[in-house]
Amino acid sequence: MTMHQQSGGRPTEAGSEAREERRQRSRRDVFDGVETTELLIEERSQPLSHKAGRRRPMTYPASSLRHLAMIAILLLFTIDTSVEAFTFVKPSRSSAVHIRGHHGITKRGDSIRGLECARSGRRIPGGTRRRASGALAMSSRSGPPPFPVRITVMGGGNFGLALASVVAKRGVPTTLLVRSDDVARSINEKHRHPTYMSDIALPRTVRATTNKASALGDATYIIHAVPVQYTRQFLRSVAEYIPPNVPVLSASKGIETSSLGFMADILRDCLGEDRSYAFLSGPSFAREICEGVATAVVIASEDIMLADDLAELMAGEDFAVFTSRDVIGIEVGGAVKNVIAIAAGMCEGLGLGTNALSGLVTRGCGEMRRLGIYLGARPSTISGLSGVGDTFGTCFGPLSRNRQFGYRLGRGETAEEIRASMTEVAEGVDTSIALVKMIKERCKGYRLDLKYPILFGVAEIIEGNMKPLEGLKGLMNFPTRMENYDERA
Ligand SMILES: NC(=O)c1ccc[n+]([C@@H]2O[C@H](COP(=O)([O-])OP(=O)(O)OC[C@H]3O[C@@H](n4cnc5c(N)ncnc54)[C@H](O)[C@@H]3O)[C@@H](O)[C@H]2O)c1
Ligand SMILES: O=P(O)(O)OC[C@H](O)CO
Repeated sequence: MTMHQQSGGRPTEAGSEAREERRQRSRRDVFDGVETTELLIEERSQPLSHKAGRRRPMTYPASSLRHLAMIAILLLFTIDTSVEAFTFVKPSRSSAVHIRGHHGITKRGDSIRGLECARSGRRIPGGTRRRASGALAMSSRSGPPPFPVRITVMGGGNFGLALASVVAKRGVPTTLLVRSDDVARSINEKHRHPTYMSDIALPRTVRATTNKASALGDATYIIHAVPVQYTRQFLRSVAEYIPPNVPVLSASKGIETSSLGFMADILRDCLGEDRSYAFLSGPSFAREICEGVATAVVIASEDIMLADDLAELMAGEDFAVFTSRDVIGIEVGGAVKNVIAIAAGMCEGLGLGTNALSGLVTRGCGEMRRLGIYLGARPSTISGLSGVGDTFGTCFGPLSRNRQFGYRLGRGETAEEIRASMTEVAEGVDTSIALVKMIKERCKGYRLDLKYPILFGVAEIIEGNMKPLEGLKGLMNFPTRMENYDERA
């Protein structure tokens, strides 16, 4: 019951003060959609004539409804889904060349940011209120002087370019470590990659080099965007140049075929256990990011301060960043969605309809959920941006390489033929084989092939043991069973 209802619709003095206080608070932070909405609802539930002491029927002018609808859309990008401790970071309107954090500079566990959160009242995971204030506010906070941020992005493919653009647009000195002098020259002189998204101009402040020592030696954060299957070999070649304690943010999605490990495992193997790692995932096509199309991602880390720092650093007007502690959930979603996208592409290649596609993708998400829960992920991470969200983007959007790979399989080409003609990586292909091996190795249970029919079926088709149509018939002829993925495999 609201305060007005308690007082029979007549506002009390205390109620007016409380409302005024709330109004001021919500004006201070226009991005706090929850409070703004609460305020509007409260105001709308107030008789319009309360100042005159008379009650009039409540009215909802069309403009107010439009306003509410706009706020609801904003909420999609701003609400703190407290169940998973996701936190939207308000885009800063200034460039961020400095950020205060403990990574690489002060010792691990420094409580500066915790204190700042407490002071600024922002919500920290776990429920306490805090407010993301953006780079300008960050650099004007009291406390020890901030340190200059320099980012190095490893991997000059589509996603490396996209993430370099994101941070460079925020005013952060950004170096792209590439493998070829020609690519470096093209980026430095023409501000374009010669082959990947060559129609898109990169921010002029992105500098490219092939020199590992100069690129990595003074980086304060490193972003890794090298495809999973090349990662181990690549990291071995650069490990000696990466200073201790510098955190690494991985943006690669998949499972390594040789070790059956996720990116978190490979990074720890190659760059050590002591460093902090974070993982970026979610529906985020490189081209759309470079074109400035609104994108929402999640950054997960066991070290939530690192996730917070990176989110503050990267969030911008067209790039929303949520945070999470659920690294395994993020990694399972990122790996499995590419395999589901291959299945979705096959479905389209076979000329099947929307019913089949929707059923397949939904059942695929169920397999993702079953595996995620088994490996320790939170179910709500699987239903979030990095799980179901990325699956939607990859299965239904036109840009996905994995979906295109599946489409060509459905049209009758073999995996080898498609691979040979592709210049970009479809991570789901190798990950599909690795996933099945990993499930057999790590998930104890009877008839795992029946518990993960789509994941097992895609691997069989990629390996050439089954045709796409046979795989689909197999799925349709499954024995009747519960629509339930909640139990452990
Ligand atoms: N492209 C996207 O839209 C997108 C979005 C989100 C995540 N990702 C993920 O980012 C990661 C990188 O994908 P991408 O799209 O940038 O790749 P890409 O297909 O655009 O480019 C391939 C990359 O692999 C590198 N490469 C090729 N052979 C190599 C080798 N032997 N050693 C080291 N590097 C080698 C190339 O230099 C290039 O950087 C993948 O895990 C992908 O799933 C991509
Ligand atoms: O083009 P894909 O299939 O590798 O997908 C790219 C991204 O993972 C989409 O979020």
